[in-house]
Amino acid sequence: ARTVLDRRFYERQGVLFTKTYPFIGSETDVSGLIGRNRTRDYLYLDKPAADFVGSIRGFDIQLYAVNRQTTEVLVSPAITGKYIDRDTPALYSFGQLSPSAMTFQKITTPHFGDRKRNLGKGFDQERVTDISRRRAAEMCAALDVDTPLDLKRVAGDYTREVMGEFVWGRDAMALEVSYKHPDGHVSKVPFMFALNETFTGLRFYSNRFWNRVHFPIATWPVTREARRLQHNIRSLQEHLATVLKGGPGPGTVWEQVAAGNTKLGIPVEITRDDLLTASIAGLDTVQNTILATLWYVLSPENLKWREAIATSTGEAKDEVVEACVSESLRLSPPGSVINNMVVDDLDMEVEGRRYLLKRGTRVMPNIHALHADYGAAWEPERFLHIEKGAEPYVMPFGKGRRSCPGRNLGMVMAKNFVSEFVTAHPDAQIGNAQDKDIIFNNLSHAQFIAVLGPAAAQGFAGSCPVPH
Ligand code: HEM
Repeated sequence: ARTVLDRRFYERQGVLFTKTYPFIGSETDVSGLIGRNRTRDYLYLDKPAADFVGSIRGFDIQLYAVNRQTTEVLVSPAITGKYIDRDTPALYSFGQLSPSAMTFQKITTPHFGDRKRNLGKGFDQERVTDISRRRAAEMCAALDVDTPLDLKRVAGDYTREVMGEFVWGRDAMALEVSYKHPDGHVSKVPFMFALNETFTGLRFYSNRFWNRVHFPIATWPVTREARRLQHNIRSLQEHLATVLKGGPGPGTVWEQVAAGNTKLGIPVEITRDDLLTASIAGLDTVQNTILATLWYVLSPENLKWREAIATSTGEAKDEVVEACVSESLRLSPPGSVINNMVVDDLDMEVEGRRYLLKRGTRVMPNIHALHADYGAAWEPERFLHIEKGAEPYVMPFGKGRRSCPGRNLGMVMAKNFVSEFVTAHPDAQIGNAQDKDIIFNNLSHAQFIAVLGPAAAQGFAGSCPVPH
């Protein structure tokens, strides 16, 4: 009843709602999108001009800001952290791994700013550049040119190894933990592998229909998969409790964050959770950024961009690759739903139009809607040689006080892999171009088969070897 009344309350203020059903809200339509590798925020797309589009998520009203003016109000420092703050269903998903990590906490949580700063201090740009450049070069040189390549797996291995070494150091990332595999058997596997698999597993599990209708169901041990995930969460947390008693590797994010947090008397569980978040936040996001960019760059119609990357050097190369990655982040932002909630009744104004947002309403900028203003064509030139102030209005990393502290790291990692791959394999072809719904984001099942070497030069006529 509250949901229905709230919906009427917002409709009277001019908010347009997507189709919703009693009890299950908009989830039927969301399922249709997910089947086509799109995320829930595509729901707004056919709506006429508006400041907000509404939908029902769980038992809450969720309002999407779908234009720049409304977004600017929501992310302004006067509002973020005071009237609107983090309250995310992700807490029932991968948040089970690190519930006290900053990404699930409100800005008003004690030491929030200190923790974000300490993490920022650990994010040494030069170090991540060295690690990612070395690993990208090694991996791209070792790729098998005789058989079609599962690029999703390669990009996943790359991001996991780079993030593992960067956050924990080589020794700690290679330590083994007990891990329950999908077939139920338990064995010892490297820590970063168990972490990556559990993180991705939790995200996909929480995205099942009923877990989207009532988020806490995702944490109930009612299915074999839920029990397996819980087992692995416990195992990872116990492992880290022991690891954190030891000494951090020199130069690691672990060293910086532990030193800064300890000085402020921040409990070790919080340090553990912030480090866990730092280890996983750049896995699927960077993997999908790489896949989206390479898909566009290797598409035959974008040959000039592939040639520009392969033949340029130094700063010019960096600029071209950066433009290609930025444009791919515009069209395929990996995580496009920022989950915030109104924490105190908010009376706001967008160009003279007044809205009263009630406490408990979910509200967020719709990254896709903002990015879609620039059209559906992949055109990296829009990010090349732009004058200050004329940049496209994009926000794949969020905006304002809650925005992504790993933005530069993510860009460096993605750019180094794309650059290395295209330079080492300028003739690479896409092997599964005939597949439907190829869109890469954190919840996509799309595959990417690449063909290198002589088979690529002859044109690839085989079918996709990876089961869909
Ligand atoms: C291409 C890669 C990445 C993308 C697209 C991305 C995107 C995002 C987005 C959209 C948010 C939410 C921002 C908001 O609420 O306004 C976020 C938050 C966050 N990201 Fe990233 N991210 C990426 C890489 C990384 C990396 C590499 C790290 C760390 C190593 C990282 C750490 C975080 C953290 C800790 C937060 C939470 C910040 C807060 O709650 O205040 N991200 N990211």
